[in-house]
Amino acid sequence: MDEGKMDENEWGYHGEGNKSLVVAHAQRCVVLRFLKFPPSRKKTSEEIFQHLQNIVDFSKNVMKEFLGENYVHCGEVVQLPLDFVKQLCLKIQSERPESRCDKDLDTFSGYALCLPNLARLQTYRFAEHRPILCVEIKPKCGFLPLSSGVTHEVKHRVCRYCLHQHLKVATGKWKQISKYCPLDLYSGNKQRMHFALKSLLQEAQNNLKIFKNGELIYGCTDARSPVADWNELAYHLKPFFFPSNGLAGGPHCTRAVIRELVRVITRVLLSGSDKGWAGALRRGPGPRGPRVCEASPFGRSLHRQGKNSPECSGLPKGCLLYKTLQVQMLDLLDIEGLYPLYRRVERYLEEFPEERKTLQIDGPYDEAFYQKLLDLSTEDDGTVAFALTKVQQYRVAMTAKDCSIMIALSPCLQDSRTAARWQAWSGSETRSDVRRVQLKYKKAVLFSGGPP
Ligand SMILES: O=P(O)(O)O[C@@H]1[C@@H](OP(=O)(O)O)[C@H](OP(=O)(O)O)[C@H](O)[C@H](OP(=O)(O)O)[C@H]1OP(=O)(O)O
Ligand SMILES: Nc1ncnc2c1ncn2[C@@H]1O[C@H](COP(=O)(O)OP(=O)(O)OP(=O)(O)O)[C@@H](O)[C@H]1O
Repeated sequence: MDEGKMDENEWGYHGEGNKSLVVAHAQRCVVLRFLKFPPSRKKTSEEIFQHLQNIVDFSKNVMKEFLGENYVHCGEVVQLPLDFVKQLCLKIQSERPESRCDKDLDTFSGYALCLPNLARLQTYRFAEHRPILCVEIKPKCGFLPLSSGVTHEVKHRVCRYCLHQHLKVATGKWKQISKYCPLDLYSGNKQRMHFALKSLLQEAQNNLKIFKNGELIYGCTDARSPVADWNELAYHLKPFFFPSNGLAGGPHCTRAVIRELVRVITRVLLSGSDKGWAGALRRGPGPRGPRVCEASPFGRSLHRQGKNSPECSGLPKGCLLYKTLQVQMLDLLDIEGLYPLYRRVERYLEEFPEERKTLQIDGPYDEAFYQKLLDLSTEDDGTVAFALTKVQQYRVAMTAKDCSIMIALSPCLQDSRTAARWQAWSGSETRSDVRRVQLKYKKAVLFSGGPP
């Protein structure tokens, strides 16, 4: 990218979350990710540069190590002409959902992250201009806390996502409670995973988006979004899955297309053999305790059938969901068990503020930082070192609990390797290849945002 010659007309609004706003280049497969702040929060250019560099280092030296080379895209910090950023900000303002406008794009520093556009990434094995479908899932936390430090008994029975649903509907953030439960998705049981994905398709909230050739075709921005229409989605997807079998429109076609989509996503989520710490981690037979959330309709039906402890998790060890779950489970203590340790670190830093740097509280997120995270001991010896390790592991776990998995699908030519089989683009039945499963990471700087 030639940062010297930037034209705002070549970029368009792509999406945003709570902390950043993303614009995509119209032709090239790149995006720019800008930080956002409340209007009153003034940060210096140097602070913003450091924040972005920390995100890159955290992705490179921590998340990549945990999840494996192929799944994490770190990007790079770029400096852009201020005039370009200001014009871009004006250009996209009208496309931003109202609920996100409490924060403004950073137009003062000129710094942003440049990343591959994971919604339309092409790889060498695919001809240019091949259609691309991208499914983005934010699965959230996939286990119930086991820690004895948990004081609210319900947290051992109902997962955080499902508990949160009640709050979100009560506060008007979303219109209705979703039937999606992360524990179903992470179960590794195909039937439960299908149920979870169908539930996400019914009530996408901020947990599911679908892009076609980089354009958002399914998902909601806030509670005012129009009701998601499966017929419209099926219309977009039919050429990917059933290009020439003559299925007309109508409910039968819609159901068939949705079923196929769910089947393919499940297959992708269960595939993968990329190496990474979490894949190699040995923790005995897997999580103990209940693996079903009582709030999930699927969980309740298992309960009615007297199957409280379904089969062991069927997640294959190498698959991305397995690895993500292992990293999430670095949170061994739950926030209730963690908080006293956080306070121990905080008190120490109040007394010895100069130690902040030596302890790598705000980075650098380098090899030494990563090595400390590998100590999984739970024996509290009362030291600041122990407390800090648990706090840093919690931060990594939080990143994995809030990450999105971006799955790009594209029909391909006959290929002896890998993946899902469906009616291919050309019309004859050939193999289609799932190209990549992508993760994007957010939480790089936690201490700057207050207590975890
Ligand atoms: O706490 P949660 O589980 O509600 O997660 C927050 C997300 O809410 P969700 O429940 O997914 O709608 C929240 O997402 P939304 O703004 O609700 O789309 C953010 O992802 C937030 O991350 P950050 O602190 O801004 O970096 C997330 O906060 P963290 O807890 O990951 O810091
Ligand atoms: N590299 C990328 N390629 C394509 N789309 C992306 C990329 N990075 C982010 N996006 C899109 O932009 C949206 C917002 O980005 P992101 O989730 O990183 O924001 P955030 O503010 O950090 O999120 P949160 O609300 O979880 O804190 C994502 O949901 C995704 O659709």
